[in-house]
Amino acid sequence: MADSAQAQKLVYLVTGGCGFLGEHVVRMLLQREPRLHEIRVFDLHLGPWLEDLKTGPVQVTAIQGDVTQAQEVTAAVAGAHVVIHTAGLVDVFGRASPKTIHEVNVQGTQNVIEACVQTGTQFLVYTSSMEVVGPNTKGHPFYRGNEDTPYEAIHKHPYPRSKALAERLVLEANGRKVRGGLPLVTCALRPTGIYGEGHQIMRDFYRQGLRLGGRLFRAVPASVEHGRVYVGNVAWMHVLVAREMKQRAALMGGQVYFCYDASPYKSYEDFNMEFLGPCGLRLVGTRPLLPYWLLVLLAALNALLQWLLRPLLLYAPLLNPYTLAVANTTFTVSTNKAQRHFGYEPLFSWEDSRTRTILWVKATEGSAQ
Ligand SMILES: NC(=O)C1=CN([C@@H]2O[C@H](COP(=O)(O)OP(=O)(O)OC[C@H]3O[C@@H](n4cnc5c(N)ncnc54)[C@H](O)[C@@H]3O)[C@@H](O)[C@H]2O)C=CC1
Ligand SMILES: C[C@H](CCCC(C)(C)O)[C@H]1CC[C@H]2[C@@H]3[C@H](O)CC4=CC(=O)CC[C@]4(C)[C@H]3CC[C@]12C
Repeated sequence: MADSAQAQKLVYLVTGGCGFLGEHVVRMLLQREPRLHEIRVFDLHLGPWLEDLKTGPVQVTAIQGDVTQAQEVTAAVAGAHVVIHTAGLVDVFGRASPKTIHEVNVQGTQNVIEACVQTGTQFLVYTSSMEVVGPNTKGHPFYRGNEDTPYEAIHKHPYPRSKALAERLVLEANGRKVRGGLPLVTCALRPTGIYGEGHQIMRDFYRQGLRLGGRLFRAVPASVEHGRVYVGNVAWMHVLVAREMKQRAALMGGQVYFCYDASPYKSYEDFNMEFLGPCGLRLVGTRPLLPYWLLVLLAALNALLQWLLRPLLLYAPLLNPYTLAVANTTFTVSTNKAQRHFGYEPLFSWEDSRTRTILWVKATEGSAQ
């Protein structure tokens, strides 16, 4: 990418560029990639905020498209130097069918790879997930693990299964010859639970707390650690990988990197309280209010209701057997692979990440205080 003719004229494509993470990647590229000439934002649903970006020096091209449609993907990829593929169906609540999840996450990713090969795009960054590793269905803890930590990954749920398959496709495509004969260079980034401005589930918890008179009820023991990473740092990692992967293709090609920063190790609920607490919510109970067996029963009941009601309506509560298992199993990472391979340091400190997220939660609905 440092070729003199192309040095100032990079074209990036961000699939899923209007999603929670995708929007941060787009904005980060505009702020932190000085060689950017054009950024193509490809998404099923385009956000109105894109219009405001079109007045800047970088050409922002909005493309309404579907990753499951190979010809739409190929048209969007043609002429791009780098593809950052964040588009995906993030569904662990049973809103979409397993078939649709597979089509978007696996076939969509295959379409992106083939488009790179056909059109001669050499660099592909894929947003994978911690979920390709675990937690597994046996509830084994993954405690401060890294990219090389052995772990029995067992995927039964459609979402992690699709992410694992897609990640494998991306990694196996590394080294394939693209049009023109150069090798494709691919990397996969595995965020843990992402939080920050635009995080829908955080908003849902906040609204739920407001409805319950400013209270949330502890469901998960405080001792279960759940890995979290700030969206701005995840976006920054994507930008850095894209920037560095040409110079360090031999080292980085075909590699996976967990996304990490200085966010503290806490349970899912205690971590959320770092933001929801200052917005006036209180987490009731030092231990889970309901015994685990009862939660398992309620989760199973929700799954049954979802199945029974499906012909009539979509019933997709936060609690189901899968989300309960994920929230109840320790999964945290401790690694410096991204720092060693491409010089990553978090752009946002924990204090910044926390403050930004609190301000966003407060701005969404007004505070409960
Ligand atoms: N939210 C999280 O905690 C984590 C997310 N990830 C991954 O990060 C990526 C982004 O996730 P989020 O931003 O959280 O989700 P999101 O749902 O906010 O964003 C996904 C975007 O992809 C778009 N999209 C969905 N289907 C599409 C299709 N067929 N064609 C084109 N665009 C399509 C959506 O319209 C949306 O804008 C996903 O690949 C997800 O698997 C990984 C780890 C954690
Ligand atoms: C919704 C869950 C919390 C509610 C649990 C209850 C009902 C017992 O209070 C969330 C707990 C953990 C979350 C997942 C985790 O952060 C890892 C993820 C990675 C992804 O790639 C996509 C999102 C997710 C699966 C995330 C989804 C929500 C939780 C299950």
